[in-house]
Amino acid sequence: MDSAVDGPRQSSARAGSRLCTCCGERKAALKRPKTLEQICRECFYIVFEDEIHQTIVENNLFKPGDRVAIGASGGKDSTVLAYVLSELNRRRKYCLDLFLLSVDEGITGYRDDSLETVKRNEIQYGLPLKIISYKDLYGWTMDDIVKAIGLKNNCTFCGVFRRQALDRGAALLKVDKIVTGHNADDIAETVLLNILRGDIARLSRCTFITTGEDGPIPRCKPFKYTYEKEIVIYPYYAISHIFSCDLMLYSSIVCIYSPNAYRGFAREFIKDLERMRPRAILDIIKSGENFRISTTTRMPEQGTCERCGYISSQKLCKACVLLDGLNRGLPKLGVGRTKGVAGGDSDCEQQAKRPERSRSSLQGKHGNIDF
Ligand SMILES: Nc1ncnc2c1ncn2[C@@H]1O[C@H](COP(=O)(O)OP(=O)(O)OP(=O)(O)O)[C@@H](O)[C@H]1O
Repeated sequence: MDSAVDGPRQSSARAGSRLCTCCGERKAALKRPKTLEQICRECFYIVFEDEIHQTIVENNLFKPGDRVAIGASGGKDSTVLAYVLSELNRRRKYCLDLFLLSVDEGITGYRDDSLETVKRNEIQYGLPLKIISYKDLYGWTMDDIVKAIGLKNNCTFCGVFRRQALDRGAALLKVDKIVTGHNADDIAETVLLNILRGDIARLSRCTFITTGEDGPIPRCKPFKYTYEKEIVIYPYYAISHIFSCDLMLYSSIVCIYSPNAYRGFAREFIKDLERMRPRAILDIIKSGENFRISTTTRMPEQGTCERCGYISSQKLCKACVLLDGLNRGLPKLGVGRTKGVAGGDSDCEQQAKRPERSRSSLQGKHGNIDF
């Protein structure tokens, strides 16, 4: 019997007449992707949420009264996160003030579509929604940026700008924490990528469940140990709940500008390992957690950007360097391998100068640049 990855219907059929290993009473409906246990619908629903609750409690992710922004992209992970967190908040009495925070990168045909999901979630879960856009923050949409730089390095802009945009949105909402839908697969993939790139600074912190505690707004990942496959099937097994159908309506459109082939290989490699041994994902995370950085390795020193005040290990933060390049008609400035963690780069080709765009509001203090 395979795990539930082919879809709930097939796996239910295969689960056949065995009893649930959890309750021992009901018929097993699926094989849990994470543990390969045969389990019934009801128990899957319960263990899925219980494990997330345990992760939250054991890692002291929140305290009563915290204002928490859920980074809501409209994709599967953050849509399920918004639902589960609002349910746990209600049932387990976390006493949190929850908000949805979305960044509109300005990608026509992608983000505009997924933001519709977030707007539905705002109504369904009764959570206030704040949308913050690259256009307003930086004067550029990702559509504009791709026109300027092409499809090769656009993900660098998007990643750097999004980290900062989330911090700025969170500051506007005056929240104490941001939570994101990064799941166990994402984290294992990032461990592997940081090893492959020899990025020791990121390797040392990419498995932290909470990051940015030295900055103004910490971020945490309640799905750190949650498998992507279980997030995908959870809405199908979320029994007798009025939102379960809506939960399946998350946007599954893939970003039109993200070929990101290297990450794609790492992802495929992890999926292959998982097929052979589901624990592989948890073991990669565990290995990442146990890496110890040699005391002789030079680590970047955290400071703040001279221009905008955002946390940075260089004089200017990466977002300011990238924005400078865009505004000066040199979009490749600051893209690529940098000394330390963020900084200058030499591979920019000389391009025709463009008139400087209005230097958008990169002022004020913002949070961490770590994700
Ligand atoms: N545009 C955005 N606005 C707000 N939060 C975002 C946005 N993009 C990503 N995030 C946050 O970062 C997490 C990881 O994003 P990533 O782009 O890796 O997508 P993903 O793994 O497909 O997640 P999802 O299924 O939620 O889109 C998301 O779950 C979400 O919490």
